[in-house]
Amino acid sequence: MMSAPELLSSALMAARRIVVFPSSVELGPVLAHLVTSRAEKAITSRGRFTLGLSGGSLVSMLGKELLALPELDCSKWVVGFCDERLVPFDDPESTYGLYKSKLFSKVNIPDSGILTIDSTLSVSECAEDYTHKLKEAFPDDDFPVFDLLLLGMGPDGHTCSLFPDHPLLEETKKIVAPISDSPKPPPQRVTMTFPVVNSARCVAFVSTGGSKAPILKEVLEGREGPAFPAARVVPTNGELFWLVDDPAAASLTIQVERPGSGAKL
Ligand SMILES: O=C1O[C@H](COP(=O)(O)O)[C@@H](O)[C@H](O)[C@H]1O
Repeated sequence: MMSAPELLSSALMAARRIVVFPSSVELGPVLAHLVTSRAEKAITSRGRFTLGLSGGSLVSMLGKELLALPELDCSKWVVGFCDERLVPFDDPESTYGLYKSKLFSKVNIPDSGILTIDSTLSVSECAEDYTHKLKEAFPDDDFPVFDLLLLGMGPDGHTCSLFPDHPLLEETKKIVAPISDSPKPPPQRVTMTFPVVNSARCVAFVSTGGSKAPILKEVLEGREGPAFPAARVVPTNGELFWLVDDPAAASLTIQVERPGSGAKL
């Protein structure tokens, strides 16, 4: 018979879908469909679609795949950022700057629908300012409930700007936190906290490339001791997807889904 923690863990695993594609070529369109299908559902139910974006490798893939859709209407989208690096918008490390050039400037998201993180402020003021913007955008929620959060994972298992063994992993009250000692440059960042990430209606990790294989195995198949940040993403009432390619999934031994072409999630 399974113990209570084992039962809980197996229930959580059941809610998690690990979907493996041969490469980003097949993964990309399914990601775009996940975004538009959750957008349609959210707009039908609540009149708007709230999307949280991550930086890194996701930016180019998302820009390319969304722009390839024939009739993308983002007029009812509200877009926030899962984290941001405190650098000028024209710095190649700026997540906002990259999305602006690769996506925002080419689609019809209203300016008022982009919850920009003001990187000209000090890191603590910046976190306060973004907290204020999120509270205004989600007045009814203790922790903002995004319709969809798109996350990446670094080779150390970090997600958002939540890094292994950092005190921010234990944050339970703030919705946004400043970080001044990020082990991955640039050192100053702001990040959503786990209570926000785990409040989302749907969370999708996108992880591609062989460099992610060792950490993906650790995160998805478990290890003794404190869980990696990415492994702590377990939405309380939401869906959790891991969209990965074959090189990233190379070391996995757990059961995964391998959808055929034209798959929809
Ligand atoms: O620093 C960051 O890294 C993670 C992972 O990026 P990836 O390039 O390895 O996919 C990203 O999700 C996060 O937004 C970013 O600030």
